[in-house]
Amino acid sequence: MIEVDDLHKAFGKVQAVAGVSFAARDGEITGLLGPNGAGKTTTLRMLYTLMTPDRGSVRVDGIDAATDANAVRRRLGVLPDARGLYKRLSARENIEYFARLQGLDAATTRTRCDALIAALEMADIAERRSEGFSQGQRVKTAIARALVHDPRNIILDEPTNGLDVMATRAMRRFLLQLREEGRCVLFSSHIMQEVAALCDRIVVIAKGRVVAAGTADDLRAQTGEANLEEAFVRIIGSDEGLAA
Ligand SMILES: Nc1ncnc2c1ncn2[C@@H]1O[C@H](COP(=O)(O)OP(=O)(O)OP(=O)(O)O)[C@@H](O)[C@H]1O
Repeated sequence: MIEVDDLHKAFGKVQAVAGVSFAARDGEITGLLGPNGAGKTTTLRMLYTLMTPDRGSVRVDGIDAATDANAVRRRLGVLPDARGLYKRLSARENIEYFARLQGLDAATTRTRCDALIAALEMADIAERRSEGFSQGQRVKTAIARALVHDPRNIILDEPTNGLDVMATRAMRRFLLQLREEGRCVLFSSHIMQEVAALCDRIVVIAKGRVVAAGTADDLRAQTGEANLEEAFVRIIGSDEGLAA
């Protein structure tokens, strides 16, 4: 469970996040949807304790990020916007390295690595050095690395960015599997169709504020639009983010 209350963050004169509140529940996929520059990445960075909010609070499984950031980090698996792999290491070694950082013993590391390599269908690249990996291969490795310590809460910043149709479908299946396992899954996207296809709940963010939140049906009802695409256009006041 991730709870965010009244988050604010400014960079000089740019108010990137200006009062964002929402909750992402266990066993659900929550989508943070908004056009480019809406404040999604900045919100997520505050959630996973990379940035300190100017104001507001973040709680993960009831733990306040401001008072116990380490406990919050242990409960989170994060796919950040910068995927940054160690290019001299193989995919498996990248994952194992994170397992060691998380304090996992050798046997658990082996079991978790094998399970993630199978679940993400990356057996063919597991022993290859990650230098030269395609975008999809990099994302898979970064996700496996993020999940190696079996976190209950998973945050993914634009997980399908740069992926082809097949890889996007595989990613969706994987996120649904995480939901089936009862985890709390929160991801950001600027593509409405992406969010509509996957999410139990949608938090629409524009200009650093939450402008609507609820299920796809709620958003349609709130705007009086039968079509979610029209609802989204009405909510954010433009057709940005409707890339197919
Ligand atoms: N480190 C930074 N320094 C200065 N400005 C920043 C910084 N990070 C974000 N911003 C600004 O804050 C605003 C929100 O950016 P953010 O990256 O959070 O948006 P986003 O919704 O993730 O957008 P996108 O979909 O394009 O990734 C933008 O105007 C951006 O230029």
